[in-house]
Amino acid sequence: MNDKQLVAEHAASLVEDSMIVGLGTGSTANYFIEALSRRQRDEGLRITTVASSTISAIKAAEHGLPLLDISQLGHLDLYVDGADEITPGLTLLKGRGQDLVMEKLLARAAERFVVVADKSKQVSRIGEKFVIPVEVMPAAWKIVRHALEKANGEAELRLNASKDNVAVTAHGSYVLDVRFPDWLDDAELDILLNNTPGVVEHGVFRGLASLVLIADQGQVDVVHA
Ligand SMILES: O=C[C@H](O)[C@H](O)[C@H](O)COP(=O)(O)O
Repeated sequence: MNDKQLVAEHAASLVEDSMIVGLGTGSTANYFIEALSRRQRDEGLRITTVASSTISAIKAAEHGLPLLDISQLGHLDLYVDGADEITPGLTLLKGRGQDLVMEKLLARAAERFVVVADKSKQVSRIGEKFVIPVEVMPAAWKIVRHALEKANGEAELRLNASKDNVAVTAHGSYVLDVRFPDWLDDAELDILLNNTPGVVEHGVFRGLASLVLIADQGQVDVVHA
């Protein structure tokens, strides 16, 4: 069992009968879907799930998990997802996979948000390893870029995989990949991005994680917020 599988198994063990469980997106979240499905099959665990992306919904359906559409839900008991970066204060960077609108909605709506990751995701500050994805209204992308540049950001419009068109997210947004100077901390970045008109959502997840499970060489470190 690799480290991502290990934290996914640990997260699946936190699920209780009758819970409404949010399914994240990415390789670690995929292991969680598999682990949850095994518990459903082997222990008769009764759960309802909601997916953060089309790809997670497909995976959940393939594994026989009962799925609801987000529009049918007012709250979740538990949301489990991976992250691209995790700071010592448990702020996360997410959204590499262009589903961050739904990911943040589910993380916010859940009673508990459990983050599953291996040690490679630990950083000292947000933006250390990755650019910060900022979903923007298509018509506003230049206005948002200008606003972020005035705040010392360097923003680049994301292109699709074949680089022949603009990348469009699941919610019809464009994405600006933004680098900020390292003296801007995650609280300042969160406030800036929350308060820039034209920004639909961004990849800084601050104050949302309840529990972070970090695996390192077969051991799981449990960090409470
Ligand atoms: O949009 C992508 C999500 O934020 C993922 O949770 C994140 O990229 C981590 O992915 P993985 O579990 O594959 O490392």
